[in-house]
Amino acid sequence: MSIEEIFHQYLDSKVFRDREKLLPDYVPEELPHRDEQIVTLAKVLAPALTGSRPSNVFIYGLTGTGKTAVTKYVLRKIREKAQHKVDYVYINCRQNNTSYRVLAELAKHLGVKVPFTGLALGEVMKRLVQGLERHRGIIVVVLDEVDNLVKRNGDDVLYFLTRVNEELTSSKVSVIGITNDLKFTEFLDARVKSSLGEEELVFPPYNAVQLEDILRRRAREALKDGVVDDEVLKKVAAIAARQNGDCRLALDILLKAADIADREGADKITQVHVDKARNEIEKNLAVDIIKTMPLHVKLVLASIYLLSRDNSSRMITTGLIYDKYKELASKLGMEPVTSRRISDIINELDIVGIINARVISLGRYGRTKVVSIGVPLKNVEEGLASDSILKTLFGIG
Ligand SMILES: Nc1ncnc2c1ncn2[C@@H]1O[C@H](COP(=O)(O)OP(=O)(O)OP(=O)(O)O)[C@@H](O)[C@H]1O
Repeated sequence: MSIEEIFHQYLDSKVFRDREKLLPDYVPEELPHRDEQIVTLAKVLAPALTGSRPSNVFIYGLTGTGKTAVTKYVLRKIREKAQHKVDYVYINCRQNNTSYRVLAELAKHLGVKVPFTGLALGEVMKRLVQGLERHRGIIVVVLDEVDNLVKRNGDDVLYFLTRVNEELTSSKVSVIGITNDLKFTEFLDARVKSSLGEEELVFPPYNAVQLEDILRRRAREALKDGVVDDEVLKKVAAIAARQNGDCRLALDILLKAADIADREGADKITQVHVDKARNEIEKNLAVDIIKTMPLHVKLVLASIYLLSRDNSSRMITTGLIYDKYKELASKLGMEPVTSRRISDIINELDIVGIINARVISLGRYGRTKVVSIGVPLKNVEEGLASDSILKTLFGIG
């Protein structure tokens, strides 16, 4: 296909009306099945309309439950309606995962000059206090995926932001912390924890019927009429409902299926397109999970991988895995972890679906766990091969 033909096909899409509307960052004009959360958050933030400081809010919910979308939606509405100066800053703490970077983002928003790196945190905070004071209004700081920041850098930023009002006279700061991992609150100072949690909001997962409804509305905006049938939407919704009711995943699959259909020049998205999209996403997911595993977990997985690859007929027992793991660890000159830890790692790998483990009885020899790889071997290979140590040592990839 020539480049002209590719562009022509894209411009002449039979599938898309407005592809943007399926992208994860787009916040639609309506967010069905989140009325309760929208109303609660609106009530908490409403004091901002008349210039009072709203309570800080802590928002928790699994991934893809609409936390970010609802927060941005309500804040936009408040900003439109407010008689006083109300502003908000959205900072994603996965992308900005150090205290310095989070504060520098806030500084940028306030027009405060802070170099990209190099100042002491205390100095950045001092400049921020001046910037906030000049702002003369209410400013809501949204820290999305805040667990990433706290786990790496502690709670300095949260401490600063929840205390800074004591130093301000003409501005007020509120914080909204969003997370899908409640465990991080263990890392918080008790005072920070209680001020961040002045109000708490929980976002439950969507069910299949709700997801189908959301998909239908997003599809109406993004796709041409008649391109996607109800059965197809039902299928996508059912897949995402099984994965903790994750709306992000539902939209991801629909977008990918639409892209595949579009590239094929089809005028309808079929179940086959959905299957292809799902395979592609699952493959990426497995590879990503493996890439970010700690080294010893990768080594255990590499042991299972090598045992499956080289000895496909043999049952892979915990004992065999431990022997193989010790062999690999010694080649690397590393101290092996205990067999008990290996058992835990095997359970962890089982839970995320990278391997399947089941216990079998060996009659009078007792019981053992038998393991098999739960995703295509080539995905495991790709994930492990991205680790330079594993790649060179074992010739994987
Ligand atoms: N009720 C809804 N109606 C329409 N789209 C929605 C709804 N809820 C979520 N979405 C969409 O689903 C995607 C994921 O939502 P969002 O980013 O708000 O989830 P989240 O809970 O913040 O997840 P994460 O923890 O992964 O950031 C976004 O594209 C968002 O627009």
